[in-house]
Amino acid sequence: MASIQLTRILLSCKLSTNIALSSRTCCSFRRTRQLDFGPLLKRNFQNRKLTAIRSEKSGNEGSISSAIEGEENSGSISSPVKPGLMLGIDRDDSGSVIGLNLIPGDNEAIDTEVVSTVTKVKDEEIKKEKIETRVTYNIVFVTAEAAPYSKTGGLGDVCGSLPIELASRGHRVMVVSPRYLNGTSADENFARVFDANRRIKLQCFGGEQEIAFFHEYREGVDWVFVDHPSYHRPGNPYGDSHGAFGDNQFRYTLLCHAACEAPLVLPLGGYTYGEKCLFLVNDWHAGLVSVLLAAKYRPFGVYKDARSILVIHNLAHQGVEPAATFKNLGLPSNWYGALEWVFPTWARTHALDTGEAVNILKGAIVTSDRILTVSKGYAWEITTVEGGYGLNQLLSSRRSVLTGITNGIHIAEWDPSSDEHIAFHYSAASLSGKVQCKTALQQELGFPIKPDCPLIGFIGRLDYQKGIDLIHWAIPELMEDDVQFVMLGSGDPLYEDWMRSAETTYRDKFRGWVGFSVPISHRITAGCDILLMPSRFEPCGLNQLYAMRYGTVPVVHATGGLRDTVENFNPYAGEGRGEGTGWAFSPLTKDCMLNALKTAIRTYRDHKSTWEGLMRRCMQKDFTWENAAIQYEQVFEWALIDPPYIM
Ligand SMILES: Nc1ncnc2c1ncn2[C@@H]1O[C@H](COP(=O)(O)OP(=O)(O)O[C@H]2O[C@H](CO)[C@@H](O)[C@H](O)[C@H]2O)[C@@H](O)[C@H]1O
Repeated sequence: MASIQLTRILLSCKLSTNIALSSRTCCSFRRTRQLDFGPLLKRNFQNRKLTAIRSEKSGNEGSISSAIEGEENSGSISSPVKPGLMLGIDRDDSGSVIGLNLIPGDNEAIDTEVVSTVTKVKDEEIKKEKIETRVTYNIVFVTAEAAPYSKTGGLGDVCGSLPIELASRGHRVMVVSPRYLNGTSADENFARVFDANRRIKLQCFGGEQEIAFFHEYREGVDWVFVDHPSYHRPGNPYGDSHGAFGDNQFRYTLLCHAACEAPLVLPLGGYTYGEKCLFLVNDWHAGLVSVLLAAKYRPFGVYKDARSILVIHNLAHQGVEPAATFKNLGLPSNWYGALEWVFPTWARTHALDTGEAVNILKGAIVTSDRILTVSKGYAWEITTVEGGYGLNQLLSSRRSVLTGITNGIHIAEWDPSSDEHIAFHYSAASLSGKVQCKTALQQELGFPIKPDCPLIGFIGRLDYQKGIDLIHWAIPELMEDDVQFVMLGSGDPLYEDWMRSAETTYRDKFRGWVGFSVPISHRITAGCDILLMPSRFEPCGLNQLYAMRYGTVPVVHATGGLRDTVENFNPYAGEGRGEGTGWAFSPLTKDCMLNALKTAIRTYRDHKSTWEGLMRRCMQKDFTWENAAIQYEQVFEWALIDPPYIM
């Protein structure tokens, strides 16, 4: 509790510090990095903060914000304040003060509710200020997938919804992605996308490659699709039942070259985006964009005002191919070093293997102007040996431009009170529809209809990352209990087969839905009581955010974005009302996961009102994109303050 209070105080101090300064110096909130906090520190800021909170508690008429902001006002508060303790000062990379680490002098005076009220007031002021002072940009997302056109996982979700949020905030936003056609009903997703009548020739892979642009303007965003025969084939964007496509380097090299040309050649809505763009380069598939800007365009005076921001959704995939393929990428030969990658001796396949390769993600890390990843926790993890996948030293060397921003969710698409995929609707105020969703799901899955039986779900790619092996090993023990378990996923054929066979073994208790289905994923999210995510690593994770919005309590491995977003349940906090939104277990072992699951199950069974508290707290969490978009805008501003990358 004490640490929670401390954090909140720190947060609200940061906010109020920013406000106080911006109102005096006319600097915007998003420029805190450049502000000089020295004079502020000389004043007894801490005392003013505590005084403000106390004045609110004691029913003082003066407004909280004015008491904090105006030094003069602090004198008007009569109640004596026992001074607290300043433990330290938070500084950013440039040495500027960004927060004060305070311990309140009088615990009673620091009521969390009051503190959060103060924070809320400050938040609203920031929002107002943001609207007044906002700078808008031309933003170009480059991505291998964007929902609803294409989606295999979280990348599609993010690139399908963050652009819309940024557009709604006044930015001009284009998303460039391939026009995949696989001969199934999924092709319908492109039904409203039309030929933009612009064909261009790209220089790569030993010749000229002709591509066409397709376009749809929807929800304020220019959705631009690169068309080429290599994007038309059965399977998902990256592969089929035989594995990953062998020509993915070619397919995503085309995407990157085309994305660099799109702002220059496409007169969308009558005029082009032009050279002053911010490229959001998502994962390795788009990584070549940063390298092309630095190597192919800037040396010739093009895109000098543009910046590229690499967004890492998953460091495990880096786009590594043999060194000999470098010549195919359409880069000047003296840029080999930017992509050069040498495997350690132990990873080489034979005595003559020199381990030389090109690594596109590495090239993007070297040449991008800033680097973002999708949670603060993961931003740190990728700079460690354990989480850096060989790129930790390089990422550490770029720590000053590395930021973690937790993903948001598409709250209209994932809304239990209006979700088109679920049969019954509900909200935090009226939960009765949830149990109806549960029994509907039990019926759909062919389970015995038991409203009180804990129903546990898993949704995700069947991949090493997601910790499926742990579930596999834990299922026999878990199935001894009176529970039901449903898994939805596709990927590793080994686990697909196991899911099918487990269905036969545990006929009334286990369902393994092999495949990819958005409607089913919504119904599982709504119908389950518990969502399990034992991910080995998780840059952010979206399913736990969706689950919380649907009152489905997450049990997760405490890693990356899961640790950042799931607050461990503490039944004793809040005078017995409890605190937290789920269970975050560690270390990642079968027993530890089972313990957390069993505690969750016991709580569900034996402490109904506690469980309801958990559900409501989950549902009240704010994971809107707006929060994230404000932080993205801060990074955009930083990116444009610094000069672009030049070799
Ligand atoms: N079989 C299936 N049927 C239907 N829907 C399915 C499905 N399998 C997965 N999904 C959906 O795909 C999305 C998966 O998102 P995640 O963020 O959990 O994982 P992913 O690892 O793909 O994303 C990576 O990028 C995202 C975005 O930044 C990060 O959150 C994450 O940590 C990182 O690994 C969810 O919307 C989920 O419902």
